[in-house]
Order: sequence, then structure tokens, then C-alpha cells
Amino acid sequence: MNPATTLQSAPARTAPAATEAVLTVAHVSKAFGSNQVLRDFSLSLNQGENLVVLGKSGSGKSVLIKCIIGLLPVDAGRITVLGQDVASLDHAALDQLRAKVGFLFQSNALYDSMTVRENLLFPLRRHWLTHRAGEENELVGGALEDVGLAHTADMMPAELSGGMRKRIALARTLILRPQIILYDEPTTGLDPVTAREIDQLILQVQQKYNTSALIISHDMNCVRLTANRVALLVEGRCYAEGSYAELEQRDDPAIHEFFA
Ligand SMILES: Nc1ncnc2c1ncn2[C@@H]1O[C@H](COP(=O)(O)OP(=O)(O)OP(=O)(O)O)[C@@H](O)[C@H]1O
Repeated sequence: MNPATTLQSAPARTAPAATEAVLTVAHVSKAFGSNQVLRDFSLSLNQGENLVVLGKSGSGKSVLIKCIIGLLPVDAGRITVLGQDVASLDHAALDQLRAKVGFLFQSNALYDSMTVRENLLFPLRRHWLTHRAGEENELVGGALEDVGLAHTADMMPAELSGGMRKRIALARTLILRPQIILYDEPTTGLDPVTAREIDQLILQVQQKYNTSALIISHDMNCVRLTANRVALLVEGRCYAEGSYAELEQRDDPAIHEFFA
């Protein structure tokens, strides 16, 4: 089933009007021993926008995401998510913040021994968001409808294709109604047709829920189709930022090689 048939009208690629930052990374540095991965890296994600961070393999994109969600401490600089300084949060506060920030893992991280329904209920229970059975069914049904897979609630992950697993993982993120979604290489490992369906879904989620998204990708079709803005991570720094079209036209060879 094509998700484009379930949520009507694919959104236009126009940048949202609001410019309030929901996430800021200010002058962040992070090293592992002598491997300086992030160097004075700065970036901000605005309300309602899809911002893609583009970087070569090993450039530090995953490290950046881990710093944002507080899984890795930064050496210097400051990360603020929804107005909260991540480094200052204790375990409980970080957990509460993570309920507002959806994270779509590259691996999808579904529990293979649980049905789709149980996978979707897991984050609600994990964050102590208890509901009556009827409400739970409604939430699961709604999240599955959002991703075009309403019929899969009783299926096991092993029965699903790679694209379907990705969409179920997104539904599990959506069930908490996150204000920000972090997508880690959402189209990696998918065939081109399925990858474009996931791109459409990312756009549809942005339009329907007005979520802000930080998307890590090196799939240039995904970047072109989903990004309102693109930031290039080169040698640990935010080397350049702009729309896909703006960056594509730059003469700078360090930028051009991404678009070649
Ligand atoms: N926990 C860690 N301990 C030591 N080094 C690490 C750790 N995590 C990441 N690194 C190093 O940080 C650098 C950046 O890794 P990262 O996984 O962020 O790259 P990436 O841009 O996400 O790459 P890819 O696109 O291939 O996934 C690499 O040199 C990696 O070896």
C-alpha cells in the first residue's frame, strides 16, 4: 500500500514561515581521543522545518544525533532542545524530553518478538502514558493509518517488508506526538520506489503534525525531496547551509562533490 493514498495531498516544498528555533547546537566540539569529530559545530532547527544534515560516511552525523539526545556528552558548546539545555538535565528530565523528540533509528529497532500493536504501545508504556484499552486501540489505529498500514496491527515484524518496517517504526515514533523527529538515514537499504514513499511520508508527517525534523541522509533524492534546508557537515564543522537548490549551484568544490 502506498502511504500517499492514505494521507491526502503531498505538501509543497516551501519553507515554513515560522523561524522559532526548537533545537540549537551552539559551538559544539566532540572528540574520541585524538579523533576530533565535531569542531565548533553550530546549527539550529526551526519550528516546522525539515533540516537535512548531509555529510560523508564517518563525518560525525550519528555522533551529532547522539549528542542531541544526550546519549553522548559534548566536550564543549551547548545543545538546547525545546528550550532545555540537554547537558543540565538529570536522567528523569532527559527521559521526559525524549518523549517529545521522536527518533527513527536506521535499524528501525522494532522488537521482533512483539506484534506491531505491542511495538506501538511500548513507548506509551515506557513513558508512563497510560490509557484505557479503547484509547490505546484508537492511538495504535491512528498511528498505523498515518503510515498507511492500518491492517498490520496483529502482524509480527518478521512478516513485514523493509519499507513496511520503516513505516511501523515511524508510526511508533508518531504515537507519542513528538514535536521534533530525528531521522537517521531513513531511506538507507530501501529500493528506490520504497525510498520515495518514505520521503513522501516524511513530508506528510511534517504537514499533518507541523513537526520539526532533523534528517541525516546521504541519499541525495531524499535530501532534495524532503529538505527545506540543508546543512553540510564537513571536517566537524557546519561548512555551509542553504536550500538544496542554493547549495547545488555553489561553485565551491567541497560543496559540489555532494551534488555531482
Ligand atoms: N563511541 C565512540 N567511540 C569512539 N569513536 C567513535 C564513537 N562513535 C563514533 N566514533 C567515531 O566518530 C566518527 C564519526 O562517526 P559517525 O558514526 O558519527 O559517522 P557518520 O557520519 O554517522 O557515518 P555513517 O554515514 O557511515 O553512518 C568516526 O570516526 C567514528 O569512528
